[in-house]
Amino acid sequence: MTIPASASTPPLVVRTVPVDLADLPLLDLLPRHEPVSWLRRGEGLVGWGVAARLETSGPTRFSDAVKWWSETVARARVEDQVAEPGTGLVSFGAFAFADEPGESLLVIPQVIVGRRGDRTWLTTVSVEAPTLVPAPAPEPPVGLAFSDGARNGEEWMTVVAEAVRRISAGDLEKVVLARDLIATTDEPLDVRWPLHRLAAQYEMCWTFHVDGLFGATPEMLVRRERGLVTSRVLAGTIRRTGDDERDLALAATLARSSKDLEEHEYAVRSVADALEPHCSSMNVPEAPFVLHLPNVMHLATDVNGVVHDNATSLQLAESLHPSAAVGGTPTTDATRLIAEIEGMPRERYAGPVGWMDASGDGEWGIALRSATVTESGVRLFAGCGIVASSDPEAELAESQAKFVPVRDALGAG
Ligand SMILES: C=C(O[C@H]1C=CC=C(C(=O)O)[C@@H]1O)C(=O)O
Repeated sequence: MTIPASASTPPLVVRTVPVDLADLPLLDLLPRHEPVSWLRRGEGLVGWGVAARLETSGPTRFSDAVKWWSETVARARVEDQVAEPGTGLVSFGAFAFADEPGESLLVIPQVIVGRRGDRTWLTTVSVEAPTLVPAPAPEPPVGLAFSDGARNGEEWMTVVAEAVRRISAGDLEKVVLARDLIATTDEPLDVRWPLHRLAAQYEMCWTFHVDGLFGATPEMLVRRERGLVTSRVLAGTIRRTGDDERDLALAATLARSSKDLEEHEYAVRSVADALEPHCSSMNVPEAPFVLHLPNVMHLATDVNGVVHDNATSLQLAESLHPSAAVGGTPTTDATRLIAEIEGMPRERYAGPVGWMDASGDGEWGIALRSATVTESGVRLFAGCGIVASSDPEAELAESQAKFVPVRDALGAG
């Protein structure tokens, strides 16, 4: 359903008020029907219901969304008693990785509850304020079973080997190749089940759900807040063993690994180059730090800048997408190679997912450690950056480790 912001549709009536929910986790409020979420360490936004929605696709998907949003914002009647980033009119979005295939969307929920520090607020969009009480808890998936996606492990390794061959031949420098894994369930999945588990397990990540796309991403493509812009760039990975001492030694190995540092440098460069035209000053650290997650460790760099133009967070996300953390270097050669050899439609995997408010402030993560809800279950995704020195077997193991967050979150144990 697309509700255009035309003169004939009534303007949205938006009201944000402070609420006192004590320590009630925002996820506990989510009903089963039409939930959206963007949460990290208990803070962020949850919402439900649909006040308005735009669906779009193709090369103009970002500009279509930017236009629809500015028209919708211009016509809305807003009373905002909180005035923080994420209050007033807010939309959630998920964008396809490539021009095709895949639908992209912005959705404005009817009810949004947000939390930032010790402030909690309720936003209603053209509906009466609901009573905020915990929803019935979700049930685990029934009859969960996993099977290969478009390619099995062996086949995917041959694709990685082909990419290494092309890189060694000088066709390009880096490409990120992904694979999928299919989970089937006997009954439709209640997406709140994995969301609760991801939020509890992956506190460092942003736990999201928009229109059937869910996950816990460690990678912030762009956050814009009151003129400041931040991007958390990740590339370069090592699996954790579960033994703290060994993991510390592995973290040191990762920080010195020339293969991973090379892979990381491409990603940081692509982000810094894309942000530069929008920023009057920028800070790009010279060396990455190691981000520890429960399943893997990543080389990470936080790039910061001061925005000097009026680019909204979504326009910045468009400029940054696809970074070399999910595409490659040079971008056009890498995306062409992905389309040629990956053998799998990414749809919204590795695309921007997040939210934006009426001022254009917002947060857009990269939809990684993610999955999409299908009619019969779930499709999970994982990708790995390939450079000349990549080893297909090691990349396959890395992709398995990247499936772990969603795979485990689906389980009942
Ligand atoms: C493409 C993914 O991860 C990216 C982000 C961090 C580390 C990556 C890597 O080391 O290959 C990838 O660039 C994924 O999780 O599907």
